Amino acid sequence: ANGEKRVWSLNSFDIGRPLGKGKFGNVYLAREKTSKFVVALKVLFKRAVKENKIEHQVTREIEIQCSLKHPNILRMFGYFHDESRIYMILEYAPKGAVYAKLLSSPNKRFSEETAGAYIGQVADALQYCHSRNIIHRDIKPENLLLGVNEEIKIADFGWSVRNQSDRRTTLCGTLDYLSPEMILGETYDEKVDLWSLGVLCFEFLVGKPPFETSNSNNLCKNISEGEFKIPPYVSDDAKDLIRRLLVTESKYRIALNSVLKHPWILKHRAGKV
Ligand SMILES: CS(=O)(=O)NCc1cccc(-c2cn3c(Cl)cnc3c(Nc3ccc(N4CCOCC4)cc3)n2)c1
Repeated sequence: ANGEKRVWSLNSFDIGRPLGKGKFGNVYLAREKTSKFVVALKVLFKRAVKENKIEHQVTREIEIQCSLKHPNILRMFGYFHDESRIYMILEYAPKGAVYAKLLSSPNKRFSEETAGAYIGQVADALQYCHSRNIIHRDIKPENLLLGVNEEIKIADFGWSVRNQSDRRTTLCGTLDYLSPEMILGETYDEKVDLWSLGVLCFEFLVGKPPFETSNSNNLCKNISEGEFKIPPYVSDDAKDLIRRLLVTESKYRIALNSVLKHPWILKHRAGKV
């Protein structure tokens, strides 16, 4: 009512099926009892948060995601906690996780049309974040969901930060998406998201990330040297954009507003104006 912050609790919701399992807790379908509004409820166990020393990450994820309002960023409507768990009230993404769709696609890769539309939407959302001095830092298929019209919803701002900062917490999960400057532990800025956008574009079109190798120390070497090969079936326009994003020297990476005007993106933008 009249905009003051509502105080939520678990009995405000009917809890539905689990949507997916996360590292620190699960995500459930839920419906707010009075409005019948369907949401996703992300539940984190306080013990797991403490044990992994990610309290600051969780508070930052909540603070940042509650403040962002963009069609390609998953909304967070609020949060609450009880003695053992933290609950995040999130927008429900009815078409599931992008990585699941990627795995179930023919040859485990997207068409140029699908990939182009998705990359354009991620670039739009990143431009919005960067204009608010927010770096996502963890753009990868696992953190992308799909809305009712198959539009991209960037989720999981657990790794996002406000403007420049050095990374304190050890990274978990895949290193495939890490930029050279992050791998080398140097200071970095929002251009790390441009590198990840390049890795994402490659993985959407090829079905695997560009620097993937069998053993991991080669992975870091390949990333810092920026050595990758793009298969011949990828269009010249897409190759051009990938090459302008996967530039090891961050200051030479193509800027987001140029990405949004790139021929390959313009060709596949839904509802070209
Ligand atoms: C392989 S998978 O896609 O089934 N599950 C992977 C997975 C892991 C962690 C979190 C989620 C997740 C989080 N969500 C948030 Cl946060 C909001 N909406 C969703 C959200 N929505 C969602 C919507 C539909 C489906 N279906 C669609 C029909 O086919 C089966 C999956 C799954 C998740 N999912 C999904």
